[in-house]
Amino acid sequence: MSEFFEGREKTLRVHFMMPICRSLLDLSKELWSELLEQTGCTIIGELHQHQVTAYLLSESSLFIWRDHVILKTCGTTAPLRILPLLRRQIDWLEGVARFSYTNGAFLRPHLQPPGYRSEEEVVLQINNTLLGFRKQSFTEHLGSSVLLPDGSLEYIFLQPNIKTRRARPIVEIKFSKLQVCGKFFSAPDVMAKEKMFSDLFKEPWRTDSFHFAPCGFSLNALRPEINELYATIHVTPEPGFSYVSFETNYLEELSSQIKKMWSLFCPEEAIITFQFVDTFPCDFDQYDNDKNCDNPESIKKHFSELDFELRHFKKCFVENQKVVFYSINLLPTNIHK
Ligand SMILES: C[S@@+](CC[C@H](N)C(=O)[O-])C[C@H]1O[C@@H](n2cnc3c(N)ncnc32)[C@H](O)[C@@H]1O
Repeated sequence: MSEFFEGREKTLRVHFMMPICRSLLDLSKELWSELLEQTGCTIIGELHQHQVTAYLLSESSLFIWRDHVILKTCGTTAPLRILPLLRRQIDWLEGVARFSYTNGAFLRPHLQPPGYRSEEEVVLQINNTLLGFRKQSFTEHLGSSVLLPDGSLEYIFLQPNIKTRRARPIVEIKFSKLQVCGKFFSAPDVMAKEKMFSDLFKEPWRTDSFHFAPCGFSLNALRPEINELYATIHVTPEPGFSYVSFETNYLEELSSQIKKMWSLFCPEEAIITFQFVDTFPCDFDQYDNDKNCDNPESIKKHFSELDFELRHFKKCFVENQKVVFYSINLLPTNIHK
């Protein structure tokens, strides 16, 4: 078997408080490279639009908007290190308005760096990280963690009394135990591999992708018509620890994308998670005619053509604020219909 690689990610999402005249997009690629190096990643690709930059990393992705970032890293990286470094480098960052961090359900947690191996270590690290910011009083919010059905832990911290922009719902799809790993290894048919993925992101999506040797694939995608929209996909195809993650805030094509991904990867296990942070219930209205987000049946309706069976449904409020998760395990047998 190939040397073990931890595909399951750590994901950091941070909305900063900062003067309106400032933008994280003005920070140079060199600075981001320096900061990322400390977390264990290098930049291997980039995609720019007017209000968003997407860096493809040796270990996953970094998306940057004016006042927020999403950093998704896999392997044995240490993404939380980026926050105190940013704090030190950029004197106009006033604080953190909204912070969430997911520690993946690692297959081999003991291989992770210190601070990422257990719930206790992660909570301690987040606490130290956030206390580095001025005007913060997050301490009382520690412990707002959500255990997702795949075993990953999501920590959410919202700064009380700070209004942040409403965000679109985020969807994450995680596939594991892929039944068709071979076709994702290096092979002469790179064009065929490119096509597999380009079918997932037709125009107007703009994409930036990378094939690792001898295997592994990463892709970032942006849509020019709305700067907020993004998608990212990462593939670890090695048998024994195969894993695919897909994340987007563009739900309009989701059922067809899930279908295509299913036929590409044939996973034995799949989980889909919807994250609504300060979107509940307004932004969901466009996806839900009867405006009933509390009901798993109403979520299922949006993906009715997939005909999946709901095995698990979890809705959580964090600190009585507007954070809602829906986690759904998909059953492979039904999706092939
Ligand atoms: C594409 S990356 C991203 C993994 C991702 N988090 C996922 O969802 O699977 C990991 C894959 O690339 C492969 N790979 C090859 N060279 C690599 C490198 N220098 N850094 C990271 N991954 C590499 C790994 O073995 C693995 O199959």
